[in-house]
Amino acid sequence: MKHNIILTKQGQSARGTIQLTGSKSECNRALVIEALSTGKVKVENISDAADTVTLAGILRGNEEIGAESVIGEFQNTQRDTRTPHLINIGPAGTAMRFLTAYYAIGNEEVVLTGSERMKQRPIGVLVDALRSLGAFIEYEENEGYPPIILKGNFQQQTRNITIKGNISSQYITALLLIAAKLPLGLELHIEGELTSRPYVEMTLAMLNQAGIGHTWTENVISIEHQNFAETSLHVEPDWSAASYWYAIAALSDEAELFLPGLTSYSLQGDSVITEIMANFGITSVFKDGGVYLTKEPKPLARKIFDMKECPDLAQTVIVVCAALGHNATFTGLETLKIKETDRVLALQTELAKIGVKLIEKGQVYKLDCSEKQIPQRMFVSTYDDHRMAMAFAPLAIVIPGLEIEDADVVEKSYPAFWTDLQKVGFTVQEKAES
Ligand SMILES: O=C(O)C1=C[C@@H](OP(=O)(O)O)[C@@H](O)[C@H](O)C1
Ligand SMILES: C=C(OP(=O)(O)O)C(=O)O
Repeated sequence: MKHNIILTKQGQSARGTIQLTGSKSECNRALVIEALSTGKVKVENISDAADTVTLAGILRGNEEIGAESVIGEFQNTQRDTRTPHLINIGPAGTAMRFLTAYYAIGNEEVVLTGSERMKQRPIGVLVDALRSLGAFIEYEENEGYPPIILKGNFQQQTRNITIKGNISSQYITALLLIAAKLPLGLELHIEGELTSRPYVEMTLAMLNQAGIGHTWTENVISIEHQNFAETSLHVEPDWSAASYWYAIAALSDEAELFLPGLTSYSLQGDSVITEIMANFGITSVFKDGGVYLTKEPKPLARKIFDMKECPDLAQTVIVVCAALGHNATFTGLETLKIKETDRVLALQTELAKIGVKLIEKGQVYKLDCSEKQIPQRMFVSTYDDHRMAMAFAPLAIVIPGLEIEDADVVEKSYPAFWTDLQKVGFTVQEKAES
C-alpha cells in the first residue's frame, strides 16, 4: 500500500556525512557484464537500488534464465521448448532495455514485461535493431512497447546496425553490452543526435575495464567478437543520488556535507552536478576519499542549462531554480517525457503549486517564477517517479508542511533517502490515513 510522509526541516543549515549507495547505472551494466562473462567478471559494491536488486535477482538468481542461455559457450544448446519464462522487471527501464538485448541473443523463449508505465515506455527502436541482427522478437500487446516475447534461436545475420540516437541511449548501451558475444561482432551506426551520451561512454569504459575493446569514429562504434577478462568492476556511489544533497545545500543558508566515495573523476555524467551547482554557490572539494560541499550565497551566474547529457538531474536543478526564484532556461528535456512518468508534465503540475511555470517553447523550456508564492503547506504528487519525490523533498527547507506522496517510490534508486535526510535535521513523519 502506498503511504505518504510529512517532511519538515529544523534550522537553516545542513551538516552531516552521507554514505550513498552504488550507482544504479554502473551496477546494472556490471551485472549484465558479469552474466555475459559467465563468472569471469565480478561486481564490487553492488547498489541497493531496487532496480538493481531486481536485475541481480534475475541474472544471478535463476540459472535457467541466466547467463547459460546466452550464445557463446552454449551456442548449440537446444531451444528450451517449455512454457516461456515470464520476467517482470517492474519500473526498471534500464533493466528492461538491457535484458531485451541479453535474451534476444539467447536460446530460449522469454517474455519480458514490467509495470503499467513500462508498457508505455518505447522499445521499438531496440527491438528493430535486434531483429535486423537476427533476433526473433514479438510484441504481446502493443507494437513498439513491452511486453515482448523473445523467441530465442538467435542466428546473427549481420554486424551492421543503424540506430536512432535521440530517443534513449539505453538502446545503444544494450547493444554494446552484448556486442562482444556476437559471433560477427557489432558495428553500430548512430543516426542523428545522440542523447545521454555520457551513459554510452560509461558503458564503453566499463566494457573496457572488463577487457572488451572498441573503436568509436564519428557516429560509428565497433566491437569485435572477443572474450571478457577475469576482473572485478568496482561500482562508484551514485552521483544522481548526490544531486539531492547539492539541492539541499543550495536551499540551505549554510551547508557542510561530506559524501564519501565520490571522486572528481567519475564514469557517471551526472557528476556534472558539481559544475551546475557551482552556479548556486556550492563548492565541491574532493579530499579524504570523498567530496565536501559547502555553501556561500551567490547570485545565479548561469541562466541556461542544457540537460541533454544529464537528464536525471533535470528535476533536481529545475526545482532548485524554482525555489530560489531563478527564471532559468532549460534545453535537452525531450527525453523526460518517456521516463518513469512524463517528467515535464509532472514538473509543470507540481511547480504550479508554488506559482512557478515551466513554459515549453519548442525545445526550449523557460521557468517563470514571477508569480512564485511559497505556501505554508504543499502536497507533492510523485507519479510513481522516485526523482519527483527526491527532487521536491528539499522544498521542506522553505515550506513548513511538505507532504510527499508514496514515500517508498524512492526505493527504485535510493532506498535510504528518508533515513539519510534525518541525519541532517529533517523530520520524517508518517501521514496518518485519512
Ligand atoms: O543507461 C543508463 O543507465 C541510463 C540512461 C539514461 O536514460 P536515457 O538514455 O533514456 O536518457 C538515464 O535517464 C537513466 O536513468 C539511466
Ligand atoms: C530514467 C530512470 O531510470 P530507468 O530509465 O532505468 O527506469 C531514472 O533513474 O531516472
